[in-house]
Amino acid sequence: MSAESRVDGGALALEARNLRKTFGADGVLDGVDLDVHENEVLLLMGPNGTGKTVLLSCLAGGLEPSAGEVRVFETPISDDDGHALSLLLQNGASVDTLSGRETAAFYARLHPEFTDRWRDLVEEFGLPDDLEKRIKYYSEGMKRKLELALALSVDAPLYLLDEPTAGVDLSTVQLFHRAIRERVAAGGTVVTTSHRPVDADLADRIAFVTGGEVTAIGTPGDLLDDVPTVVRVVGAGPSAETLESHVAGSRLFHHGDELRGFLDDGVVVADLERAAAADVTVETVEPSYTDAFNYHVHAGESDE
Ligand SMILES: Nc1ncnc2c1ncn2[C@@H]1O[C@H](COP(=O)(O)OP(=O)(O)OP(=O)(O)O)[C@@H](O)[C@H]1O
Repeated sequence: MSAESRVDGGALALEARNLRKTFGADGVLDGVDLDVHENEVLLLMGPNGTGKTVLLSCLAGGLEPSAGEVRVFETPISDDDGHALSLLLQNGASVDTLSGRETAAFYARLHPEFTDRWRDLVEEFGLPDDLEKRIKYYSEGMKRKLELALALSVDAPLYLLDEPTAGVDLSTVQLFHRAIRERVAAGGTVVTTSHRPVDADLADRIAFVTGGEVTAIGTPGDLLDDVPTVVRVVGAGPSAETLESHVAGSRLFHHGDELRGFLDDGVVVADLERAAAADVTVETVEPSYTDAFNYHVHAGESDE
């Protein structure tokens, strides 16, 4: 099935309606609406502390929302008997005093649909020699390998994965992508969070979560297309402040050693060049996922 038909295609694996979550006086989710289609990969991206883990936990039924509703395959999540989904939380499967193999045995008893697939996955991820080691001696990347292997070993129609690629090297990211795609090829649906642009390669759609809401959602291509003309500034130095008054939202974003911003309608590169010192380079560039993140997550902030 093509990515496009998966995204547009009929049935919903997951629906969240007006989901709210507060901790005491602190509001985290402020009315999240989300539809996840069967057999798609939805990537949630957003700033640190914005509520992606809280959202995943509410979607999984592990955390009670303060208001709103979650339905998994048309059934309220509270009625699910544990068969509908597999959840990977950060460090959720790790018990320091157990070995990797004991952790797998422990996990097998927890989930009714657990399979032996983890044996192949730990092999693919290059972990088999570490299975007798205690988890407390695992590096962060090793823990992620074991935890993802365990989460994908569950034969569930829906996988909710919190930052599976955090702290793993780039080759391992590709192995993780392959393992996740195998579950999708087998009919699975995936909702995953990440801060890594490379994970956009995996996504049929990306949802940007910020300020307790989904502020933009679409295919990676559509979200890149929505980004206004990106302007790249090198060597701005003290003129950065002056240049900021010429870009959308009066804000330039650090991008390594350079700055990037978005051109407002009617503003052209020559306007910035005139405002900059003579040795400053100003040019337009194709938007990257980091630009898309800055635009969809931060664009409205200066208007608040
Ligand atoms: N059990 C809890 N009690 C009180 N506050 C909580 C609880 N769990 C999460 N929070 C708060 O909810 C907010 C969102 O946290 P969450 O972990 O969902 O963010 P996140 O978007 O996943 O962040 P990151 O990208 O850094 O992992 C934070 O302010 C956090 O302190």
